[in-house]
Amino acid sequence: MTVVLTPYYTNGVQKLRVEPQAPPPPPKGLVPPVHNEAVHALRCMAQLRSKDKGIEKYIYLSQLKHADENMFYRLCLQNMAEFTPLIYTPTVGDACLQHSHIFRRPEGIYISIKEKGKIGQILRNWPRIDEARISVVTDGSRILGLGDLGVNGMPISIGKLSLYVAGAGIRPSSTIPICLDLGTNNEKFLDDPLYLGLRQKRVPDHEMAAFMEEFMEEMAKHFPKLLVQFEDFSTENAFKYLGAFRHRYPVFNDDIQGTGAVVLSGFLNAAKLSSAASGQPLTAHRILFLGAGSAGVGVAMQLTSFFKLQGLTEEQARNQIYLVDSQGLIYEERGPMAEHKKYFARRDYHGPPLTDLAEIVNYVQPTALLGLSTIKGAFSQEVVELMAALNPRPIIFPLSNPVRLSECEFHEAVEWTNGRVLFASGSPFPEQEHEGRTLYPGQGNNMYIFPGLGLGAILCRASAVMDSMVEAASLGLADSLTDEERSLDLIYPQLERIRDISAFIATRVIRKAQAEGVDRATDLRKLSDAELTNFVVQKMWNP
Ligand SMILES: NC(=O)C1=CN([C@@H]2O[C@H](COP(=O)(O)OP(=O)(O)OC[C@H]3O[C@@H](n4cnc5c(N)ncnc54)[C@H](OP(=O)(O)O)[C@@H]3O)[C@@H](O)[C@H]2O)C=CC1
Ligand SMILES: CC(=O)C(=O)O
Ligand SMILES: [Mg+2]
Repeated sequence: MTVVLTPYYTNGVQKLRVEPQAPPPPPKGLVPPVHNEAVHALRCMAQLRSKDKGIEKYIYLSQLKHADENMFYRLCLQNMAEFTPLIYTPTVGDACLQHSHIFRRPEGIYISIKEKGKIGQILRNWPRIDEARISVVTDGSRILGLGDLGVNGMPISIGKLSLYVAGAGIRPSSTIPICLDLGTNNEKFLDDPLYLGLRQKRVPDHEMAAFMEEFMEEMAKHFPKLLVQFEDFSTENAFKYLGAFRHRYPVFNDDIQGTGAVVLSGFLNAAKLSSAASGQPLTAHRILFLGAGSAGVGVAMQLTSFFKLQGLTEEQARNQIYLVDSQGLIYEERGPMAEHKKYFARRDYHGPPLTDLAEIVNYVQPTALLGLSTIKGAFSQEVVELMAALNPRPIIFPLSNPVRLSECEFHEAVEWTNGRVLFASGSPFPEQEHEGRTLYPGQGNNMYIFPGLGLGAILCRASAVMDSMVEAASLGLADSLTDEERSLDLIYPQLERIRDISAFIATRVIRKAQAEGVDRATDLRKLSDAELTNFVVQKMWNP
């Protein structure tokens, strides 16, 4: 797309706004004689499909997005199931690992600790300041399950924002991928001459805290209409900075809140099927988590508040949840533990440490087993068969990303439960044929939530992202299954419908923002539900 630079003034200072301009018709003879968009779309898909490695496809799509954004998003929307694993997990994991090697051109803002004291100057260099609405910010310290990747985390911000555009129709020019460079403890990268980030270890906590304060303050100053999504911060910092900023700025943490919402939604739909088979009420479900980090605890909190909504007391709700970390079952008498685990530490277990997952399953007798541990294969045949012996329809969600870190694979879960499993994974798996039936795996990934949640928060100009808004996104997603999807036992809707789903979620999020009084676009309050949905759909950008 070509652009024009239009002068404008802020506080008497002249600035330049970058505006898109329809390209002039190409001069005769400088394009082939037969060239039209529809055929070119076929050509692009053929070029994409001619590549056999995921990372090659990723590179091709990145260059297509740069060269012809409209074509990229048009094809993405038409081929969601094919594009998502390429621009997002699992391939984005490889793109992050190799970012410094496959880097072609900058995309987004890199801000390093060296810029402390002048972060505002860096932000002012962004060419589309007035249009900025959503930023995905990572410090690269826990990228998917791949650990500390430093500035190689940038593709995660880029990938999530591409899904905001494709999935919720946020204007591409309103998105800002940001990667903060606070050093890295990844020795391999520090020794790599091609590594794009600072060659230093991560800075101490107090330096990071001062940097984050300045960063958020300058973000709010320069981008007053911006919603910030924190992504893939290491566990402790994920909780710390969500807590520090969520009541001061419109910000949410995708790994804690987005994951909590998407898993609650899938759990609800799975639990209905499971309860129908077992005759147990929803509130009788016992949920065992392998992994008690930002995602595990985020999901556990979301489930607890759901159980409370169902009428359980806080104590009863918390009692339905069991967490396991690298030391085994988390219980109070185990000794000192990280702050974020304490709330869920079991008060009713007094024995020796329980570390073997099969033994823990035998003790807990869970109806649902959720994996957010990054431990490939942790749901062994023994564990899955135990779940199948305990439950007519066991709920098994191996949610770790990327796909090679999944706690088990779909075909294993199908085989070991004789096709009875209710399954969702973080990254996609292919469907399976079982005894003449096609079984479909769910993809329990926060990508179903953040586009709609973000769109709703942006459109009503929410001053904060409240828990009730996140919960509304989750329940909205659960309700968005069609009859046909339910008849196939799906627990998440088909990805091809992501735009409809996002509109549905955004509408519910706006209503909750209004109920909480955090909506600044108060004129939306007077719209009926139908008018509000219509407004949301009208606002979506289309390629
Ligand atoms: N599907 C989705 O939408 C999402 C998936 N994820 C995925 O979830 C995974 C975890 O993310 P996150 O919570 O942020 O990461 P964290 O690093 O915060 O947490 C990982 C947790 O796993 C535990 N763990 C590590 N090894 C073992 C082991 N051998 N046995 C049992 N537990 C173990 C850790 O224990 P300890 O505390 O003792 O170190 C920790 O509690 C990642 O793969 C990530 O990609 C994350 C967000 C969204
Ligand atoms: C999906 C996601 O946010 C993660 O794996 O970290
Ligand atoms: Mg994440």
